[in-house]
Amino acid sequence: MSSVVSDDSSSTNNALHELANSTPFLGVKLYILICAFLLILAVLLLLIFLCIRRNRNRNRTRSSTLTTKPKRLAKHSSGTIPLVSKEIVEVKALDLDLLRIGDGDFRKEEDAEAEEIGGRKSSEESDDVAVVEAPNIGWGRWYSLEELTRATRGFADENVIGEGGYGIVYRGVLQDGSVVAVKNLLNNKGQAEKEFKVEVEAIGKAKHKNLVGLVGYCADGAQRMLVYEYVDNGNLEQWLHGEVGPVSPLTWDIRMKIAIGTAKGLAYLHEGLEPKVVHRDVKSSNILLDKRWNAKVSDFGLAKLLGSEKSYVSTRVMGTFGYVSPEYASTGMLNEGSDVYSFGILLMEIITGRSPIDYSRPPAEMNLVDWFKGMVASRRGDELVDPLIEIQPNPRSLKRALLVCLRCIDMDVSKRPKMGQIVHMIEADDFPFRSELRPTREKDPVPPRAAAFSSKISYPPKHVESTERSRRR
Ligand SMILES: Nc1ncnc2c1ncn2[C@@H]1O[C@H](COP(=O)(O)OP(=O)(O)OP(=O)(O)O)[C@@H](O)[C@H]1O
Repeated sequence: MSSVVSDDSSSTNNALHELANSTPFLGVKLYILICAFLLILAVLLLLIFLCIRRNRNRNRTRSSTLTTKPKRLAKHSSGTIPLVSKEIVEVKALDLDLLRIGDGDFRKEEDAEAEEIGGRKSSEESDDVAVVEAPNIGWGRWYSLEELTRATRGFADENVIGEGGYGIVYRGVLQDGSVVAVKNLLNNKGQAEKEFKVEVEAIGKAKHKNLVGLVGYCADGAQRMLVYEYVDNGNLEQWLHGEVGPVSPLTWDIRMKIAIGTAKGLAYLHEGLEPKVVHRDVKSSNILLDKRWNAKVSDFGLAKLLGSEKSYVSTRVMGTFGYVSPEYASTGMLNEGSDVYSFGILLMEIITGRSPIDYSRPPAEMNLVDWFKGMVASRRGDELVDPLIEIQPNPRSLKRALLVCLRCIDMDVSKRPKMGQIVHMIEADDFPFRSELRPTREKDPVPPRAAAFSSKISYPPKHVESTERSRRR
């Protein structure tokens, strides 16, 4: 027994001795090496544990951002520094799904429109929706209400640029000195939210020199504001129909430059984006001009998105009296061809200086389309030119423009040219206009297409609401 005890104690002594021995590793004692190894292992395990915990937390935050961000925005838009970065980063796949307007979203929009007709939600309900949807924006900059209040000097009257159906537009100067236009959307029973969402979805990420750039937004409680690049030379309507004296500053060449710029902006919406954007409210007051007469298409509040798999979307008829295409007015079926029609009317307006509907004129001239076609048919195209244009256009250029007008308003929407083609048609020098403009028979003064048009359409389409009325309803 005692020999067993003495064996045990001697082996323990041996082990301790071994531990106390120096190792070949820098002469460090074995027990120190073991302790160091255990310490490193413990530290590694701790690090792995911390990493796992951090990742788990990050995932949790990411998935909750989609629903909590709106509240954050609303909370911090009172002017304090936002928790989230003001620069909204590139849209991630998840956000894109939420932004994309495909079939489902169209249905959602149509439902929303049906709701509007059948009885609107209370504004409180709409605001709730807004809180969930506003932050699914994947572009631009978020502005606090305080920032925009400062920029517009408290939304002062002297900074008002204009007022549309959806709100008042102010000129503002941001802290960095950049000039912007701030549209303060009327909180008209959820309409502000709708316009806000539509504009943001339609042009938030679109960038083109002939589209007014949307640089950011503000969402504070029920308040919605859109911040645009400032365009410093008024709108086309003011230049065409305002008091400009006996000679219009808009020469023929300037007018064609404006027409081409507008066509390029619309071509980008129709042909350069997926889903394509149908503007739905192409008209002279929505064409802004800079000091060099560059045209910038604005006001996307009525825009609709159209996926490539769809040839049209059916929707409630909206737009502005005189510009809405007949097929859309009568069926509610909308595609980019409707914008082409409106562009045709706009081009007529640019050429003639006349409004699409002008009740102050003799009955035969009240309707621009009818008067225009009659004049072309009777070969009096040169009399169509705005008398305020001092230097007459060269006949080739005029004929080209007249032909583009007629083609844009073709009754058959599929025969209307695409906006991209229109750009080339107006620009091209060798456009084959002669034979197409000439009436086919002497006896028949109205070109076949024009004749078909005038026999089928009655203007104004009775059930088309004017923008102002329909928007403010
Ligand atoms: N980015 C901008 N820069 C300069 N002026 C602007 C800008 N955006 C709008 N405006 C001016 O503000 C006015 C109101 O614009 P808004 O788009 O709200 O309405 P509208 O197009 O005139 O009318 P509606 O919306 O009823 O069709 C316009 O006359 C336009 O000249």
